[in-house]
Amino acid sequence: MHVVSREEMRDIDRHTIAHIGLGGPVLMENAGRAVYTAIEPLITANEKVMVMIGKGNNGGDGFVIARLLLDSQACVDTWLMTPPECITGDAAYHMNVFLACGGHVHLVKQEQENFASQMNQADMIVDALLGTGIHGEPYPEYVEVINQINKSKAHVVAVDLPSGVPANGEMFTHPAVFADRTMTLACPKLAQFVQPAARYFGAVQILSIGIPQAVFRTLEIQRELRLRTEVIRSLPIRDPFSHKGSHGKGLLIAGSVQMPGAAFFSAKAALRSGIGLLKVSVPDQISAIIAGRLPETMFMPREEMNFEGVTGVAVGPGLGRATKEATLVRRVLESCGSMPCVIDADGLFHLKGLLNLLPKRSVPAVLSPHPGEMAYLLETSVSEVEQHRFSISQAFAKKYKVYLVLKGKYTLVTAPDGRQVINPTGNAAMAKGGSGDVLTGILLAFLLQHKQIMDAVCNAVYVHGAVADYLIQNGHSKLDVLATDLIDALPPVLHQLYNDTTC
Ligand SMILES: NC(=O)C1=CN([C@@H]2O[C@H](COP(=O)(O)OP(=O)(O)OC[C@H]3O[C@@H](n4cnc5c(N)ncnc54)[C@H](OP(=O)(O)O)[C@@H]3O)[C@@H](O)[C@H]2O)[C@H](O)CC1
Ligand SMILES: [K+]
Repeated sequence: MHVVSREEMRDIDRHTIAHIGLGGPVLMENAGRAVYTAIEPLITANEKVMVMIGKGNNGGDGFVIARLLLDSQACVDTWLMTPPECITGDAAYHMNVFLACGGHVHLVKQEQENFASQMNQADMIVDALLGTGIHGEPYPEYVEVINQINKSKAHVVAVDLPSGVPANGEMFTHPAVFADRTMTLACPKLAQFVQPAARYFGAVQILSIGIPQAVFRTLEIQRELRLRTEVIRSLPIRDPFSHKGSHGKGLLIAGSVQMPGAAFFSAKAALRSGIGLLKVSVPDQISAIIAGRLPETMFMPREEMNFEGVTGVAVGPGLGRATKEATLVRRVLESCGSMPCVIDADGLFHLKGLLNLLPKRSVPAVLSPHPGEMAYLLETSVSEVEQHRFSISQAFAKKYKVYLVLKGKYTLVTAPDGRQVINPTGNAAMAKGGSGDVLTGILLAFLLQHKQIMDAVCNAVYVHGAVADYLIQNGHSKLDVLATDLIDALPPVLHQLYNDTTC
């Protein structure tokens, strides 16, 4: 499923109309009908619905919704922000259809008292004030209505975008509708995945408005939301005649006296994610602790670290920040350029002075920073990274020829050619030390078992989030989940995904 910017959505729209021949009024009819079909089951008899209509095409969708509600004998009132004569184009077309069907409109400006009293009584408000076409802050009369919507007790359903939210997720401080649900039309917009915009959406439903796939193929949109079906399609299938050497011989360089747990989490997650053989390089002082808990791994003393027989490397979790550890990262970059490699946590700290080595690798490295680590690598602020996560990730991945995993509520994976995949799984339970180390292990294991690096990375991120979701649905709260719980939940989550693969 493609995720689009305001400009891309406009191009999709235009192309569908100009080159495919599906007219604007048809798309608007599809859009309004899709929203109506989704909300109709939520409305019980005698519940009062208000449809709020702005001047543009978002308002046009509102006219279709109002007409269909009217036809289904719902108790609906339709409120306009601008006089009918100011409404033009496809929106005017659907306003006229609505009026011809016996629809009646109220003008907010003319009936302010009645409007305020209806707001108090409404059970549902359909917000079709502003969609992708907003520029700047909502005009004062819109601000007033938005504030009233936000004060009301009604269930608020936003059409396409909560009104006031800029489609590309630009920073804003002005009022915007706090929706209970957002009915996204055709494609998710960037705003859904960026702060602060993302907080305004409520539950999101993505509705088809009949844009043909041919349009997406022609326009080559480079950004997608990872779907479970894609994970299932691309998970590695074990050859029945395979042996342990067929599933990767990984080397994990992790852990320190202060942070032995990080090595344990990454190693155990890699083992639970199917890696064939795993060597762990930890300082001597902690090898006994790790060995006692991970009898399935082999140990390589730090001083004797070498890459013989190794087919993939992960470096960084709990490594420590002393200069001698920087040498480890340099050695990985220089000696393992032709095998998959994951760099995370303290590995990223040391990478800062070694970035120029990344583009020289024949197999691109996988970097998995959280926004703080990304900000450190780029010498910028965390808020700058959060605000521009799509463009910053793309520029970095292209410049350094890496697969970049920018962690967050919606972890973003960017390939060296700029393709981007947004991960939908995971929850706030993962906001705890050790979660990232688990991902490093899954990444290493998946890189050694998938044919395509992008599939390996996206599937690892998806599964990592899915285990947290599984725990929340099975006896855990968002407070109590530990890194070890994430690892323990890998078997049921992978079991389910593989069950779905075969059916
Ligand atoms: N995506 C699709 O394929 C389809 C989308 N549809 C819907 O159409 C909107 C986008 O419609 P558009 O007309 O481009 O934009 P909006 O309706 O969001 O708003 C444009 C009008 O709002 C006025 N405006 C602009 N900025 C502000 C502001 N800050 N405050 C108040 N009003 C503002 C603007 O008027 P101006 O005269 O001020 O320029 C416009 O009139 C999309 O989101 C979908 O809901 C269609 O259904 C078809 C398919
Ligand atoms: K809206």
